[in-house]
Amino acid sequence: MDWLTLFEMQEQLDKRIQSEHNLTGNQFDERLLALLVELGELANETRCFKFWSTKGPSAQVTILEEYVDGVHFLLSLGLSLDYRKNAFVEGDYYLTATDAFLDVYNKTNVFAISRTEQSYEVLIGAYLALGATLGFTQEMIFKAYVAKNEANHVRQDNGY
Ligand SMILES: O=c1ccn([C@H]2C[C@H](O)[C@@H](COP(=O)(O)OP(=O)(O)OP(=O)(O)O)O2)c(=O)[nH]1
Repeated sequence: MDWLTLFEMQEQLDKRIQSEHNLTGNQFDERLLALLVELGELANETRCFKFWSTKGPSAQVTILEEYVDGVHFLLSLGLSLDYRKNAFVEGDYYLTATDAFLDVYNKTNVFAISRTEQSYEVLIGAYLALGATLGFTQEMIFKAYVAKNEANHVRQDNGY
């Protein structure tokens, strides 16, 4: 995965949103909360934890769209701390999607408190392993990110 391209695209989008919404500062806390919300939305689409229901998950394309919203906020958080890297190591394989979500939530909180580059890399690694658990290759993730980044620009064009 070409991470430097992803960071570059995210930086352009974030700068544009900051300028169009007259924002100062780096919105670290808001981006963090947005990531946690996106994780919840993603888990809801997978329905992996809904042992009380027989209804199946959303289509893979819908789940992938939610997944790349999280990639946006992860990149944004890295940029706000100047943690830009060209490679990340995928974390260990998870047995279930529920295990994966709980671990990503924990690693998000560790990162939120420590804000170290190491905790950021561990979090990205866990998010990639979550993606693999959900059946996404890095190529699928990259393509879906590029498409949603473009959609986010179109939204700004239309005064979102
Ligand atoms: O500074 C920012 C702010 C937002 N985004 C992106 C991330 C994500 O891809 C999208 C926000 O998520 P979503 O598409 O779910 O937007 P929403 O406003 O929550 O949508 P809805 O009201 O339809 O749920 O905007 C950024 O990349 N940078």
